[in-house]
Amino acid sequence: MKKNQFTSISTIYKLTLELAGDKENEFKKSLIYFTLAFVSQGLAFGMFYPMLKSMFAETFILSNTFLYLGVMALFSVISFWAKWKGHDFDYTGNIVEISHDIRTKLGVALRKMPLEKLSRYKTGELNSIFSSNVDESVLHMGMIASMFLQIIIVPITIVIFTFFVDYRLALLILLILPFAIPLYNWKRNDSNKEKVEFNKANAILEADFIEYIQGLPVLRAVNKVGVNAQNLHDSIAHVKEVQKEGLHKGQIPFVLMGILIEITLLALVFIGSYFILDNSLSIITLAAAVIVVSRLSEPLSIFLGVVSVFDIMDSAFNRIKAIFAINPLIIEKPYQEAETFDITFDNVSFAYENQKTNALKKVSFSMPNKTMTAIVGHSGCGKTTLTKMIMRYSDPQTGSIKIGGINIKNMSSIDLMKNISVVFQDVYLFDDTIMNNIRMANQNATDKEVEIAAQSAFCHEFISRLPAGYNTTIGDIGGSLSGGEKQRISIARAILKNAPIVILDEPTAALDTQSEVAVQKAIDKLLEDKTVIVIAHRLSTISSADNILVLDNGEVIEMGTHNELVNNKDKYFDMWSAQQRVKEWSLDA
Ligand SMILES: Nc1ncnc2c1ncn2[C@@H]1O[C@H](COP(=O)(O)OP(=O)(O)OP(=O)(O)O)[C@@H](O)[C@H]1O
Repeated sequence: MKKNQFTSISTIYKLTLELAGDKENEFKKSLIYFTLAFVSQGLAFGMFYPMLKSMFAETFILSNTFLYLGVMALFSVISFWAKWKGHDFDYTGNIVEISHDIRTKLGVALRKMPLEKLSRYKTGELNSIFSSNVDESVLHMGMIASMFLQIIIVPITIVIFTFFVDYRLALLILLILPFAIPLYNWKRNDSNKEKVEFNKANAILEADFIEYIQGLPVLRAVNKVGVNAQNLHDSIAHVKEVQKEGLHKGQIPFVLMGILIEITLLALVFIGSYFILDNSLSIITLAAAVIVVSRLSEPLSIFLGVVSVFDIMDSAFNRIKAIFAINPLIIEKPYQEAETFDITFDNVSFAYENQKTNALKKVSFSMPNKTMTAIVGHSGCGKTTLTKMIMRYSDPQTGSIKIGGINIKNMSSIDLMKNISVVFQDVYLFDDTIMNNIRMANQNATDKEVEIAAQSAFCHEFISRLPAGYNTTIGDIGGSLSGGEKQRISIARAILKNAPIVILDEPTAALDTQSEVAVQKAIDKLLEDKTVIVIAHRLSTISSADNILVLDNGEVIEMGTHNELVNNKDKYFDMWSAQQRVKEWSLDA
């Protein structure tokens, strides 16, 4: 939508219909009721002219006055009834269902969103879209429709009525009312910017808050609680500034709109008096016109209020639509499933979005079924990126990745991921029982099968010592599990999943020697008969790998077995020698 322009009824109509989705027909019905309500309201105001005229006629006829009063009352009753029916849309649960539908669709969109795109959103940002932005988009949709119809229909009906009574007064109103439009545009310009700014500021605040809470233990440990809270302080202060500025700027058009209504009335009285002196207008008609025009103050003040509501909805819905607009990765035809589990990278180049340099450059290699390939290289050379590509984190810009001879683009995400187990350095355990945390790898597994997997991962013993054994919840004891224990639970998951391909992101790197031995035993069990790809920092852990890839700035610069690479006396040999020297120094010390 273009900024700085009058938000037309069609813009608001389109936005609300888009939001209504399946409830479009119910929503249109409520609009018809509102139209009827405001036409009736305008007609009821218009009845002031004949009613006052009959009251002050030379020959006063009570029945005539009552007739006009009765018609006025009838229009008012119709207006109240139609408004009531119009608001049915809000009160019969439609709004709740629309919010629910949007949240469900957001859930589906997130599930299908390429992980690369997902990783661009901060948790707090997504949280604010799921909760507040959905409410802000939907909760006011009934109200905005009725407000907008009111500000359009009531003044139009009043002007038409006034034309029949005295066209000069109607022209006068018509001359002054359009001044409301620049005020509206002014308010809209500021309001739109403010709402977009506010939503952004709010999302940053939520993200910073979540990050601060998550990082609090680390910050406390390094005694930097106050220093690192600076981001949070800044985002809280920014929200305050945006709100303050919005309130300040928003006030001026409101004050001017009040002045405009006063000017209309004064002009009416001034010019009307001139017509009375001229004998071309009766005092009664002018009095009726003043009463009727003073009734315009309500729709005119709503006129500006509607801007803020519309901008809240518009800005919130745009943030939701941005998520809907992200295309899921396409599964290309023919859909296929892998039957063997060798992996081939053929000339794969990949750059992260908005990055100038490629994280992977023309990477080609093959991993035969049930072999182990290790990836080594300095920090940032592309090791994690390479493993993420096997899970179709994103599609490479060039080249292809195949499992069992089938391009992973031809596999559904479920078919692809059922073949892959991943063990990361950072283990995420859900706030559920240990039993369920392991079982999530295979929902059909029995308790016994979970236990067997836990035994194979060498974690049965410590789980049995917990207060409720396998039924202990992570929330209760999460903090008391050691890194090695958490790691073994994640390996038990992988063992239970029993996928033919295993990706390991050096899970023992952060562990002490005792935990490392236990985790290594668990890993050996997990890797039996699997195609394994392992990221390794300590070369001693992968010297038995069938193939070792040495990456440098996204390129494979060496490839071979440990012995071959050592004999090559190149980059791998340098890394190996450096690590050997460090080992010797530590033994000497
Ligand atoms: N989500 C991302 N967006 C943009 N660039 C990224 C993203 N993730 C990684 N990179 C960049 O891609 C390059 C390769 O990163 P990658 O994480 O694959 O390296 P790595 O070898 O696994 O590093 P480490 O050993 O430190 O984990 C780096 O330059 C990194 O900054």
